Amino acid sequence: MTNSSATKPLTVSFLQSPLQGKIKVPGDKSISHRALMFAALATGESHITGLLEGEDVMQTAQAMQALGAKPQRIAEGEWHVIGKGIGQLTEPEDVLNMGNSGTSARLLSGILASHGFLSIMTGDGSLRKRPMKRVTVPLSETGARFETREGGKLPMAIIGTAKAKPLEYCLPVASAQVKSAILLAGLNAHGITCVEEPVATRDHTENMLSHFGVEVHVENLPKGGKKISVKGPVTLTGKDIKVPGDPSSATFMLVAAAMIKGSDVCIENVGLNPLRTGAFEVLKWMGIDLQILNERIEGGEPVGDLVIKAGELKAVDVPPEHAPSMIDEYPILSVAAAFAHGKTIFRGLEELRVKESDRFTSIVEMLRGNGVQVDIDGDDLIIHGTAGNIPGGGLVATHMDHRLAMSASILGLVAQKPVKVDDITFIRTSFPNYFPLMNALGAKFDI
Ligand SMILES: O=C(O)C1=C[C@@H](OP(=O)(O)O)[C@@H](O)[C@H](O)C1
Ligand SMILES: C=C(OP(=O)(O)O)C(=O)O
Repeated sequence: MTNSSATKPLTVSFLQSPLQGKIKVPGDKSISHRALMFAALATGESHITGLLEGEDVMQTAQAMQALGAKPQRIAEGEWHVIGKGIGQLTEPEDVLNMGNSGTSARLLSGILASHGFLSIMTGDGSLRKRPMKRVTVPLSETGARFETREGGKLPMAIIGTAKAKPLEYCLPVASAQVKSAILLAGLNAHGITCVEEPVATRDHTENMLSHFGVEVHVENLPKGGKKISVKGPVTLTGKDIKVPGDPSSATFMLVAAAMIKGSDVCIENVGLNPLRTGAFEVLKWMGIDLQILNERIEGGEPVGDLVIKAGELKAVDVPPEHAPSMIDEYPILSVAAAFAHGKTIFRGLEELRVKESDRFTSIVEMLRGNGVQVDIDGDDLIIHGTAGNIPGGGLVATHMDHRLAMSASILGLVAQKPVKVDDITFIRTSFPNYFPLMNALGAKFDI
C-alpha cells in the first residue's frame, strides 16, 4: 500500500461559506508511535485508546509485530498490545518497511541498536531520501553496526548488540527523533545514557517512559535546553495509554477557520503539550481569537478544546528558537502568512529541508506558484502577505508530503483562482479522515 504509485490529484476552488461546527481530530501521531513501541518493549499487556490509525503509525504496528510483540486492534483507535520485554524482541523474518515515516525509522533504529540481531529497514521514495546518519552515527557508539546506502540513506542493515554501551550525546540538531533513538537504545544498555539538547524538543518519549515506570532524570539547562538521562537496563510495565488529539492535525482546521470569513469552529480533546503548541501561540500573535477551554490532564498529557473564530490576520516575526514547538506546522502557517496583512518572517528553518519533502523549498514553490511573493534569506523565509487576496491558479507539487498536500488544499479554499494539488494520497499517513472532517465543517472538497 505504501509504495502504491496511484496518485490522486485535486482541484480546490474558493469557498464562499464559513466553516462551522465541532469536531475531534485523530490521535497524536508522535504519541501513537511511542505507545505501540513502548507497549511492545513492556512486560505484560497494554491497552491504548485514541490511537491514530494513519499509515505511518500502522507501519510502526507492523514492525513491532514483525519483532515479536502482539499489537491487536480491538475497535477504532483501541488497541491491545502484548509486550515482549526489554531486550526480548526477536529477529524479523523480512525487511522492515517504515513507509513514509521518519519517526518509525529513527526511533526503531534506537531500539534495534541494543537488540542482538540483524534487521533490514527500508521506506518509501520519500523516506529513502531522508538522512539517517543523525541516528546511525551516535548509535554506532553503542557497538551496533549500521550499513546504509551512500550518504546514510535507507535501505540499511542494523546489526544490533545485546551488550550495548550507554551513550552520552549532545544533539547537534534540534530533533526529538534523534533524542528518542538514543534514549531507547539506552533502555537495554548497562549504565547511564545521557542526552543533552540545546533547545527543548517534544518530550513524549520522556513522559511516556515515566508512565511505563522508567526513572527518567530531566535537568533543565540555563539557556532553555535539557539534559535527559536513564539508567539501563530498565523494565517497562504494561499500561493503559490514552492518546490525545493531534495538535499538528488540528492546526489545519484552525488556520482554515481563521482565514474563512464568518467561521467559528471547535476542536475537542487536542493535545496541549507546551513543546507542541507553538503554532497556537503564533496564531494568537497574528491577532486571531483562539481560546482554549476545558483544560485538563489526560493520560499524563495536557489536553483541551480549541475554539477559533475567523479574523484579520497580521504578519509576525517568528524567532528560530520557536521552531521545535511548531516544526510540522510551517507549511500551513505559511498559508496563513500569505493571507495575512504585512510581511511575515519565519526564522531558522534548516530542519524543514529534511522532512517528507524539502519543505523549505516546497513551501516557496507552493506560494510563488500561486502568486505570493516569497523571499529567502539563508534559512529564513519571508512571506509577503496579500491581505486576503491570494491570486491562486497554480499547481502544487506535494512531493509525497502529507502536510504539503493539506496545506495546498486549504490554500485553494481562500485563493481567487482554483488551486490544483498534484497528489492528495499521502494525507492518509497522518490524517486519514482529513477530507470527511473538513467537509463536516462545510469545506465542500470535491473528492
Ligand atoms: O519525535 C517525533 O515524534 C517527531 C519529531 C519531529 O521530527 P524531528 O525529530 O526530525 O525534528 C517531527 O517533525 C516529527 O513529525 C515527529
Ligand atoms: C515530519 C513528519 O513526520 P516523520 O518525520 O515521522 O515522517 C511530519 O509528520 O510532519
